[in-house]
Amino acid sequence: MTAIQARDVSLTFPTADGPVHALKDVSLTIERGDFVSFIGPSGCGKTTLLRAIAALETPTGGTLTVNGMTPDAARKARAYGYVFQAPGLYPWRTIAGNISLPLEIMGFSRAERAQRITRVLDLVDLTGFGGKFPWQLSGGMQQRASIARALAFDADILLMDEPFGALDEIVRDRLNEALLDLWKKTGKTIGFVTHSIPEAVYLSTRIVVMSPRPGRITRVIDSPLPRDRPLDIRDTPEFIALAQQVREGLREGHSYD
Ligand SMILES: Nc1ncnc2c1ncn2[C@@H]1O[C@H](COP(=O)(O)OP(=O)(O)OP(=O)(O)O)[C@@H](O)[C@H]1O
Repeated sequence: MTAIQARDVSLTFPTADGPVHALKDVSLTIERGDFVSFIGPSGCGKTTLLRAIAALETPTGGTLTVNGMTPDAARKARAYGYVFQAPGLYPWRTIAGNISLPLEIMGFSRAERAQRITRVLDLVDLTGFGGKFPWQLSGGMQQRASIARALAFDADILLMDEPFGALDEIVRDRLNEALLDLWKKTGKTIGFVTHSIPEAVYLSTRIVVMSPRPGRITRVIDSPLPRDRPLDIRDTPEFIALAQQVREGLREGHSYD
């Protein structure tokens, strides 16, 4: 069962300095329930690919389907939730109010909204914080609230653009564990952009290594790690070997001149 399929997807931005080939001939299949990380140096097109899947950019070549539909149809069918790098919560709304906003726009009843808010706050371990304002929460809690907001649509795909990039390592470790837990509980398909090799290896069932100029996929690594992953799996030889493969993939695709 395929969640996302890209076939020879290219995306070129016209700029004043000439065309920028953000993506070139990207082909990839993401099955339902996969946790796929996109890793690569700055400018390799990770965000552009995620945005194209979310119909926020339009490819200039190739085909892209999400749940068998065009990205635009999938967006209208609310096939995915999207988590941005910054939490982007409205400071004048409570956490529950922030989660509620898109549901209000979508026309959910007050009772349905309340039920969804309770469920997603529980999923991200923020039960009891719905009445707080964003500025009363730590950065990690704010990012969990933004994940709750994306989960409230109850879409089976979650797209996450470097959601933990701005957080310190201890908070990030905890959120990585929480995200894996959430993924196992919900069975969602997750597309996750990161710069961190350990984060990609710890979280993913597949790791997509990308390289810039033009942005393309250089390696797709299927993880042999079990789905149950305590944090100390990072000290095992299997984990270290996988991290080494990712590092080699990054090195292959990168010229340092
Ligand atoms: N709207 C745009 N107009 C012109 N060029 C763009 C636009 N968006 C992205 N690009 C260019 O496309 C390339 C890919 O950008 P993208 O943001 O997808 O990379 P990335 O791998 O996510 O980088 P980072 O890790 O720094 O976020 C870059 O060269 C970038 O400058």
